[in-house]
Amino acid sequence: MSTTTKVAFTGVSKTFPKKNESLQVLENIDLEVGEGEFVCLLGPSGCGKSTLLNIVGGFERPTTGSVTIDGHEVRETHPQRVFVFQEYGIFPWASVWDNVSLGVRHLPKSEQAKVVQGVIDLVGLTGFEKAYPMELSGGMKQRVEVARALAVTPDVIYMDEPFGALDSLTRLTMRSELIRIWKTRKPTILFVTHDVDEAIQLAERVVVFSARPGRIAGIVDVPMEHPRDLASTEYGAIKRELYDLLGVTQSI
Ligand SMILES: Nc1ncnc2c1ncn2[C@@H]1O[C@H](COP(=O)(O)OP(=O)(O)OP(=O)(O)O)[C@@H](O)[C@H]1O
Repeated sequence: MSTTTKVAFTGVSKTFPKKNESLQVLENIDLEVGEGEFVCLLGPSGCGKSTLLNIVGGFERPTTGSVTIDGHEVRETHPQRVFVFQEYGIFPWASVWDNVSLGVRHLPKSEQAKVVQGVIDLVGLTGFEKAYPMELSGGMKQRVEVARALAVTPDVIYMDEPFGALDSLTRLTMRSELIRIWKTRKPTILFVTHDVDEAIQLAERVVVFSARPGRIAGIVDVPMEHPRDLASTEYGAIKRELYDLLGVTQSI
């Protein structure tokens, strides 16, 4: 982890009201994320991963505890802290260029053009500026989504299973593309997944959550350089450690 703390969760718990009872989703989350760090949040379905992103993103308030970014408590959304979901977020009636430029319309035209072309080039969509989403593959649509997020020069990016709708080979390509982009821009990334391999391939640290109410079951470092060898002993050992923390058997 880098020495400067970017995001800090302190004693974060979240309970949703539910008819006559209540549903506790997160319990006492303490976590610090360094500036420019890539952290994966890994856990079973329903353990509160998306809720945690909604809290740090300013869409939900914690029931107890607090979240700070750069030392300031998060109370609302912020234009430079963006979410990337699955490809469904892009507008089908708008071209690649128009989808990507959505967040930078306030800039003067020439500056806007420079920013938009820069991120389109960065995500590998050069030449497709005028194309419409229906003309693009799933992976390309996801690149549009990433480009749109990058256009606002984000300092923190929240990614909620962004590659979940893609086939397994495209997912692998998108992961290595994301690493290339992250290394170029170095935003802080909080990436939610329930895919153990995805977490090991991407993260510098993997935060493992227990089943609901989500608690931190353990934090695992992935001290491997990119490109990572998926057949290495080190990769296998980290995978075993993560499965153990998740309480999942590895033989079927
Ligand atoms: N606004 C809300 N009101 C009430 N309950 C909610 C709300 N948001 C989430 N929940 C509940 O909180 C629990 C955790 O949901 P969340 O989406 O955070 O889990 P998750 O770990 O991201 O799951 P998945 O991996 O399946 O997306 C679920 O039981 C969900 O129904």
